[in-house]
Amino acid sequence: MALPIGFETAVNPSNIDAVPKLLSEVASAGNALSKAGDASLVSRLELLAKARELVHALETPREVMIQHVWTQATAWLIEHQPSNTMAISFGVYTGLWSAMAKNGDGPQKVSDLAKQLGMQEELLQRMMRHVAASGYLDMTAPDEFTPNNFSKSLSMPVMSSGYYTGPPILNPTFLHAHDWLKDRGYKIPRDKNDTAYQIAHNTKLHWFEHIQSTPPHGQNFNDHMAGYLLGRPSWSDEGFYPVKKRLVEGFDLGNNDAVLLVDIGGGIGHYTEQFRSKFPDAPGRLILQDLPVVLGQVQGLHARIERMEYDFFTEQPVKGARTYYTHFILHDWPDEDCVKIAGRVREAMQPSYSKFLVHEHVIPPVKQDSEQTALDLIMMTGFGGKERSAAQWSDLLEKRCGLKIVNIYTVVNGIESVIECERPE
Ligand SMILES: C[S@@+](CC[C@H](N)C(=O)[O-])C[C@H]1O[C@@H](n2cnc3c(N)ncnc32)[C@H](O)[C@@H]1O
Repeated sequence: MALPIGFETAVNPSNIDAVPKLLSEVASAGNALSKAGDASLVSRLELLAKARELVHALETPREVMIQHVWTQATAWLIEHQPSNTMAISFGVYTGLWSAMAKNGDGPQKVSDLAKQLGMQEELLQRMMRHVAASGYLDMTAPDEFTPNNFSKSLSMPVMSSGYYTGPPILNPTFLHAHDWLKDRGYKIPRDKNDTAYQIAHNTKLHWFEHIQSTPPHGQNFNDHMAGYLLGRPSWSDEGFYPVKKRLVEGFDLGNNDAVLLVDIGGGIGHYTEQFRSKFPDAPGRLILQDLPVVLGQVQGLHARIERMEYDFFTEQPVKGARTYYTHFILHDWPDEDCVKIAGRVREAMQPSYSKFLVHEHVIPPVKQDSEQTALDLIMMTGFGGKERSAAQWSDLLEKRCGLKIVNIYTVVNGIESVIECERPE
């Protein structure tokens, strides 16, 4: 089904045109506060409101979505989900944002929308005014709202899936993390099958097994991973990881079956496709590996990308590939499991030829990014996994797995790095 809007709506600042005016309004409000004195409540609140408007105008809808479903929830969710996330989720689950996007860019009355959605008007009005009061929708007149880039972006599954993943899957885990940690003497989980997730969802299954066995959570999670990726620099971009120099040059052209890239646990293929589209002429086979249930959810993947069902705890069937690549795999697992997964890659690698690219956050010692730290807590409470520092990666990959880290490529703080590993012998 064609979407009424494109992805660019989700990855560009919500209202960049408003920024110059907002900056001068922030400056005037700042001057007013200086004149009135720091204790002036009215002046301070006026400045705060303008500063928030400026932030909302500068943020991209994708950044807001991750803030809601990861960062805010991991930072302060104790007894209830943030009320603005509840109201936004309400709009997602009832089809409100999609209906508004289809209706067009003009002002829309609550009474008309209530009729369109077959819903009580007062319920809709109270939800919508809270979303607007929180800065995520524009109120243009009493009981009349105009879609903005954020609300329009929520009509796309890659964006709305965050609200199908955060509130029902992640948030119950955060709530139960407190009791889980207390019961275990405030120690981090080390067993992937004994985390707050299992308590929250009343299951003995691992996170991945459980979401895949409770549709449509599995599909929503895949879509959410695509939403996370939106607008972020690709590891294969010029100036990030030198694909031509490190992978294409020196590739085994003499063998028709030679494999250029194996994307292990590649989900529905977002990163394999990114690589293929940036290097369409690079020689060699491209293989996407994941569990059968996930590969069954793949849609519209380029014909050149081979799908291979594979459990990464078992022997890697593709031997001597030029590149073994994982994105957001090792962070999902406790160290002991990572040693097994990376060990399977190491066994298959050809020394002096194969590379293992671990595409993960490398947590800096200071000035961590809140998306990294939110994800770290998501990993801790749901998986027994973690986001790792350079020293922790070295300990895991070099000391425990016998690999050699050749280089760590980082394009900017907050974006996952590429840790290039080789097998020494
Ligand atoms: C966090 S997702 C990352 C997906 C993809 N690499 C991305 O970044 O979008 C982790 C992936 O690992 C896969 N996975 C989990 N257990 C696996 C296993 N034992 N063997 C292969 N894949 C597995 C999941 O199905 C899921 O697609």
